[in-house]
Amino acid sequence: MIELRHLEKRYGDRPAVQDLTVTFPDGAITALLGPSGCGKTTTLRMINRLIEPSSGQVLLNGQDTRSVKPEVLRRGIGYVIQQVGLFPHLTVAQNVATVPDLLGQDRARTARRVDELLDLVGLDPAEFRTKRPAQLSGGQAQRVGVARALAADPPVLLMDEPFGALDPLAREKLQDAFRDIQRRLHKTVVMVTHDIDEALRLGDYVALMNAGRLEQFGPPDELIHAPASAFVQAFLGEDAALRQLAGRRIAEFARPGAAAGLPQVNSALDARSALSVLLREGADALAVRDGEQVLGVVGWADLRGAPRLGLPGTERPQ
Ligand SMILES: Nc1ncnc2c1ncn2[C@@H]1O[C@H](COP(=O)(O)OP(=O)(O)OP(=O)(O)O)[C@@H](O)[C@H]1O
Repeated sequence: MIELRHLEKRYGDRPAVQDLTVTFPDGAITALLGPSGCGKTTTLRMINRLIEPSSGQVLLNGQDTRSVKPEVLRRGIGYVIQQVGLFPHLTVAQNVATVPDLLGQDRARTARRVDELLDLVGLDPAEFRTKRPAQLSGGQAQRVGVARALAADPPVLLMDEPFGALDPLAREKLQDAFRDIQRRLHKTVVMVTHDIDEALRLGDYVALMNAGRLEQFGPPDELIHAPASAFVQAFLGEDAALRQLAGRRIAEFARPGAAAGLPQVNSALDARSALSVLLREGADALAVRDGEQVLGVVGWADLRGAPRLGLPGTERPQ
């Protein structure tokens, strides 16, 4: 758990972050969202002490981070940035192994771990292990960056616009891959983004900032359906609810129910397309199917609320 208490950063007498009090829950992705210059990156970097706060506290599992040496602190905190920062003269495997090597971990174990991680981020180890960063596409390099940040198995992962430099298709693929990774690893993730769709798609929680201050913290549907201010409402936009649906699989909304006679949709379909099917068919509900098996049903009301996540593989952390 990462607790920020009255956190402030001033440059001269200009505040970049002001009186920020918020808790980022364990095992969940919190998207730090807001317009350019609102203090997102400054906030993120105060967590791993790349930037020292002017005042206030950062508590990591209850411990004030000021009482921990920055280099020790950072061993427990993975960090992924937009321009990956891979070492050009090292191979992919050596890049991923940077931190385990620094920590003097057993070589054979590290080599196995590198392969596991490459696999996890969707890169075939046999093909990519020996490549150099210059031989990778932007998306592949970003995957290596994520693998590297996970190499020391840190409980906390800070990500600053991790998918920002990618074209939309590559970004979406990597977002999906990251969501799948997180389902298995349950890291405590804080991810800076100015992309509303990305925040709604990946965030279990969204912390929306404006001019150095927190406007609202909560699950995406809370910000959408109960905006705390006119700013939140305006920032997310009128079609935020629809856009959130576009980033979610319909399986996440399914609940047990009688499926006989209902139009059927595939569980991998995005929820917005499923809504179109509901409209087109003039039905009250849909049956969500995975192959031959019916997973559950989804009605109008289900799509208005938060994903139910009652089905295996779609849990959201508490
Ligand atoms: N080293 C610095 N010296 C002076 N001002 C700074 C410094 N770093 C950041 N700022 C200012 O602090 C404010 C917050 O910057 P920050 O980078 O945290 O914003 P951001 O929300 O991450 O923006 P973006 O989305 O554009 O990256 C901005 O007004 C910025 O100009």
